[in-house]
Amino acid sequence: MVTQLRELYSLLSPGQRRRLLRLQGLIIVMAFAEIASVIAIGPFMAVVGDMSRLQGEGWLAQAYRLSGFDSPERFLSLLGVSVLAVLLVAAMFSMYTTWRLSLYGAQVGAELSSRLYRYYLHQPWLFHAGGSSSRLINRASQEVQRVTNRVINPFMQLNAKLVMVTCMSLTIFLYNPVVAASGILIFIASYLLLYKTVRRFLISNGRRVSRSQAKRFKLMTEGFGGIKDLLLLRRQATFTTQFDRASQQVARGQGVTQGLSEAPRYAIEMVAFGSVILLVLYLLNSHQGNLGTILPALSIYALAGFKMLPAYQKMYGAISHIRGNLAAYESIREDLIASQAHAEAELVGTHDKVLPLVPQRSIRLEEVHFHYPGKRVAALNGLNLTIPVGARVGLVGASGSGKSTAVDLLLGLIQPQQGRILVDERPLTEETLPRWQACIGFVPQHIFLADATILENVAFGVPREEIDAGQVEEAVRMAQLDELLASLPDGLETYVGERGVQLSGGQRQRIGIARALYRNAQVLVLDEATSALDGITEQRVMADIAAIAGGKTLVMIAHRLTTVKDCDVIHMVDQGRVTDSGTYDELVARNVAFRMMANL
Ligand SMILES: Nc1ncnc2c1ncn2[C@@H]1O[C@H](COP(=O)(O)OP(=O)(O)OP(=O)(O)O)[C@@H](O)[C@H]1O
Repeated sequence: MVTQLRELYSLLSPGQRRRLLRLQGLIIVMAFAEIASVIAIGPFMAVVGDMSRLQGEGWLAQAYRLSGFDSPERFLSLLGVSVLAVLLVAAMFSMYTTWRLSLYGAQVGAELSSRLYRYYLHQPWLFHAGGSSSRLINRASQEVQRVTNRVINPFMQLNAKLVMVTCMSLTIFLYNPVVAASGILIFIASYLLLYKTVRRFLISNGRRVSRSQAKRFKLMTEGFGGIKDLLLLRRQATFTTQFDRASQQVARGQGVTQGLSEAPRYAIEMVAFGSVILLVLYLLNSHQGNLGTILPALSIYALAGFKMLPAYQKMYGAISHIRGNLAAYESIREDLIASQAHAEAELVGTHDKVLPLVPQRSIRLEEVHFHYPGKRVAALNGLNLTIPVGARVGLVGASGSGKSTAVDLLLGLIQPQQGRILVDERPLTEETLPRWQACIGFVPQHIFLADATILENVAFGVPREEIDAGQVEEAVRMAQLDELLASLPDGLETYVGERGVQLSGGQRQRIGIARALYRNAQVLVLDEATSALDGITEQRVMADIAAIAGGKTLVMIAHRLTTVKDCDVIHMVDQGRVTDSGTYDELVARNVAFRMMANL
């Protein structure tokens, strides 16, 4: 547990560590304030137990004379008020420190969550293509929250109470070593015994909660993502049953950890009462039954116990929570470590601010090989492809032949494991990649639409105040969306619903096309972009794309050969390489496979 906490500390940013150090100072001052409030009760009780202390030579008698009060009772009232004042200052200080501690924990949690989100958003395409988004969402939200509320916050409490208990123990130890040592030993031994008993259980419980939590997120993402199929197939029960089970496991796990951290309080209260009785008997015995002389010591011990007992309980509770939820930290540990290195590195700048690398002659994929991790067969196997600038290039081939992978390479989303991508015969490098990407417009097969307006979806990712409405209108017109917009009362300001549920497949695709056009890209890449459009709309959209593409380079993947009929060159892709290239008519004339694809 200590190792993980130290590691978590090392993951804090320098600013967070500085704040922690300042808080540590506050914690120490708080401990002294608490001690002062405990000690302050002593003189008051001494006078209550024996008024004659105000006569003679003791320091209380001197203070009485200096105060100028004419009766011991009024001096006693002054003492009482002073004790209360010290208690009040200590309580206010403790409240302030506790508030700062909670705020600190919450801030660290929020920063960790932002760090993970930023890190995930900057990961390459393969990271996302190979993983599941629900897992990332779960980690950046739920698991970070668990780490915040059940590891960092309890640790801050533990830290504060530990300092207080240590200082308080030292003080009462100086007051009477035998009594203090026995009391402290009794409490520590009781808590240690309890902790040892439940430790293993807390660990396995924490892991179970992590697993069930991840499962819940997966079920939510899959359930809502595939809602249409679920409704039609009426398979909701499969999901709800699993969700119920996972929720029960999370609830049970968290409840058990909570219970195990609270339950010992009652056992320890018994120990405390027993100890008080023992203490009274011991003091009476050692002071020959004189209640007046034991009253100050008894009050100090009682008040110290009154402060320390909840502190012990808090410490035990904090340790149980940390132990029971360290699994959440373990599940995000690697990403947090990686995100720290990432946070220190300079983040990739937005493409909107770089000078686009506009090709003048050609774009070429030369002998490229690409193998997805964990796959037996390579997706691309020495693929050669030349895209002359200003040409319309079609990519056709059976499903799984490698067309989308070739396009991903062209877009710079993945890098070839062998071979090169050349823009005007110059290989793409890490420096030129952002500039190359800035001149490409991409329309994917499945267009993601945010739960925002059409305007914001066309200018996806551009801050609202920076959107060029004129450019959006132009893009929308070119993508043949003006008819749809005219039928909507709010026009460009119409909300499309999450993932564009309020639009037809064709309308969604046209928004995707408008999005690519908004960037005024010089190279347009369309991956099955018009597959959801009906024949007539497709022809209109393609004619428009052809018109606006005048001078632009166009690369399109299509299953329907009519889409690529007018291309200057069509490349046939099979098993990760180009097997034939030519115009539509040339391929129809000489290639049997192409003829079959064209249903001729
Ligand atoms: N993210 C991925 N992880 C692992 N393998 C993948 C991934 N994406 C594609 N593949 C594999 O790479 C091969 C080529 O896939 P690719 O998507 O490039 O084909 P495609 O020609 O575009 O197919 P389609 O026309 O069906 O879209 C396939 O065998 C596929 O299973």
